[in-house]
Formats: sequence, structure tokens, C-alpha cells
Amino acid sequence: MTETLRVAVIGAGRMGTDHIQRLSKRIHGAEVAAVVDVDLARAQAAIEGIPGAVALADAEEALNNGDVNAVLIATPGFLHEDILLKAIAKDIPILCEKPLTPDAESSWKVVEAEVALGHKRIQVGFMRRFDAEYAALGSVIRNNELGELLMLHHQHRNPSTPEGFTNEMLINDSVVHEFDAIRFFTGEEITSIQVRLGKATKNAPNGQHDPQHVLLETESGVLADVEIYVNAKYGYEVGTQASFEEGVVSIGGDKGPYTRSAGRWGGNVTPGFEERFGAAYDVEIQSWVDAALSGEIGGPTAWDGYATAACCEAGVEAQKNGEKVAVKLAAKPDLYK
Ligand SMILES: NC(=O)c1ccc[n+]([C@@H]2O[C@H](COP(=O)([O-])OP(=O)(O)OC[C@H]3O[C@@H](n4cnc5c(N)ncnc54)[C@H](O)[C@@H]3O)[C@@H](O)[C@H]2O)c1
Ligand SMILES: O[C@H]1[C@H](O)[C@@H](O)[C@H](O)[C@@H](O)[C@H]1O
Repeated sequence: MTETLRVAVIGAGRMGTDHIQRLSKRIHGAEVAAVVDVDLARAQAAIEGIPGAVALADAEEALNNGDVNAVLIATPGFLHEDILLKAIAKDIPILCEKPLTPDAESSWKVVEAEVALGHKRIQVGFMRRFDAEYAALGSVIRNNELGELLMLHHQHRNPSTPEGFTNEMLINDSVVHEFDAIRFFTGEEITSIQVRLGKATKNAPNGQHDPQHVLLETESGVLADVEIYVNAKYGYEVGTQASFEEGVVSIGGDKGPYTRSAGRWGGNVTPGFEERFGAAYDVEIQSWVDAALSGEIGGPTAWDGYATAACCEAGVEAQKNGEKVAVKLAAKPDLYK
């Protein structure tokens, strides 16, 4: 059995760099063996101070490196499919940042490749499942503590968007988290999606309509809505309010400390996802490493990646026509049942 995961991190941008720090400083049982970025200078900067790590410009070279026995993919979503298929062929543990891929067809190819391999190798980076508050709400739902879950209200607000963030990416890159969260909370597939475009902020870059209101239904008729607002300026906020037969549960509000001083009271707004979900990323990556070291894979699967990609596809269509669009899913392979 492998004693240490020697991880190749593909993509040394905002998220890849954060995961490299986590793998080399806080995660037990794993080391960074290689960092790959088309911008080699970025890869070189990212391995500084990490003994034994090499910087490369080509993902395939890292996968063929005998010192590498696992891969963490943190390139932009449209590049995931190619690296995933090559990593599956190597039969090594894979942590793929969300989205698995941006559309259902390419995600299905990844599912098919894993099914052909005969065992699971991919964990998708839906880190919210590892957040303490998400876990707590999930257990209220699963244990039926407040009766049946009836509705979910989500807010997903980012301070601003990086260059090149398209209108479709409000769905593919951001609401994809809520697609997974709603499936995680309800244990059901999402059946339909509608997107309403109302009054828009002047702060959105050209081509983006921001905010958007996404309305969803699940198999048993749970209704959910998402306010996606990615140029909200004031800070980062991800919240959910769940309505049950016997009560309401809210998660994701502002965290302390609450200070009163010099004639003022208040606290600080969370600036970004690193601060809001830092602990969840640590738990996510540690559980990937722990499972991989015992020859297993846990957490969100390639099926979850595919199902959320199918939601994204329906969501992007709904963005264009304003209609309620049905989510089309292939039959679930036995590997994921
Ligand atoms: N889970 C989360 O909360 C979260 C947060 C942010 C980003 N993400 C995801 O992480 C991924 C990366 O996002 P990011 O914000 O770090 O992007 P980024 O643009 O900051 O970084 C991407 C990096 O990949 C590199 N790259 C591009 N093509 C490459 C190739 N062919 N081979 C190797 N490297 C290549 C780029 O040079 C860049 O350094 C995306 O899938 C994104 O959706 C997830
Ligand atoms: O890639 C990021 C990341 O996934 C964040 O968690 C999310 O809040 C952003 O909207 C998205 O653009």
C-alpha cells in the first residue's frame, strides 16, 4: 500500500497555489511532487521552498513522472476533460476542482472512462460538502429532525469576477456549487431550472447580466432558489436558509468577532472563498488523501460532476430563453449506486 501520496498539481493559479500550500503545510500523508503550469514561471514560483518538487509546463510529463502517484487538477474547467482522461488511464487518485467539465457531454465521457476502468478514481472539488455548517444542515435533513424539508433559499455573492468571466460562467462556474449543494441536501436529482434576469448592477463587466435568480425543483418537489450575484462589491457571502415542516435553519451568515469600540459596533465582511471555505478545503483534501492511501475514493463523484454539468447545461439554456428547462440525465451507472 502507498504510504505517501506524491501529488502533481496541474495549474498554479489562485486555487492551485492555495492547494499547494495546503498539501505542503497542513495535509498529512501527502507531498507536492510536481507543479505544472503552461506559465512555467508560475510553476517555479509555486514550488519554492518545497523540497523534492519539480516545476513543469506539460501535464502529461507530470503524469509520466515515476515520482507522481496522484493528481490534483486546478486548471480552468474547460481544460479538465483532457487531463482527467489521461489520469484515469494511469489509474491514479484524482482530485478535480469543480466543475468536473463545463458541459454534460464531456462529463459523460469522463464517467464512461471511469466506468470502463471498473473502480472510482475521481473526487470532484465540491468543498462545501466538507464545510461544518453544510454538514450540520445536511444531518438535520437526513435525520428528519424538523420534519420534511420543503424549500431551500440560497445566496451566492462574490465581490467581483476575474477577467474573462462570461455570463454563462455565472451558472457553470458559480451556481454549479448550488446545484451540488441542493443535490447533497436533498439526496435527489434536480429536475428543472429557470433563470430570471431582472434589474442588473452597473458594476458588472460587459456581457454579464448580474445578479440572476435561479429557480429549481427536485424529484420530490422541493423548491429551491439561488441569488447569484458575482459583482456584489462588499465581500464574499454564501448562505442557505432551509424551510422545514417544523422550523427554519440558516447557515452561512457573518462570523464573529463582534466588536464594540470607539463608539462603533460590528465585525468584518468575509473577503473571499479562501477565508469562507479555508477549513472546508483542508478537510476535503485530507479526506481525499486518507481515502487514496487506503486505495479508495470518497466525496463527490464523477457522477455528481456529470449531474451538475447537466444542470449547468439546462441552466445556460434557461438563461437564454427564460423558460423552465428540464434537466436531462443518462441512467446512473452501477459504479455510483
Ligand atoms: N472550489 C472552489 O471554491 C474554487 C475556487 C476557485 C477556483 N476553483 C476552480 O479551480 C480551477 C482553477 O481556477 P483558478 O481560479 O485557480 O484559475 P486561475 O486562472 O487563477 O489559474 C489557472 C492556472 O492554470 C494554468 N493553465 C492554463 N492552461 C493550462 C494547461 N494546459 N496546463 C497547465 N496549466 C494551465 C494557468 O496558467 C493558471 O495559472 C477552476 O476549475 C475553478 O472553477 C474552485
Ligand atoms: O471559481 C469560484 C469558486 O468556485 C467560488 O467558490 C465561487 O464562489 C465563485 O463564484 C467561483 O467563480
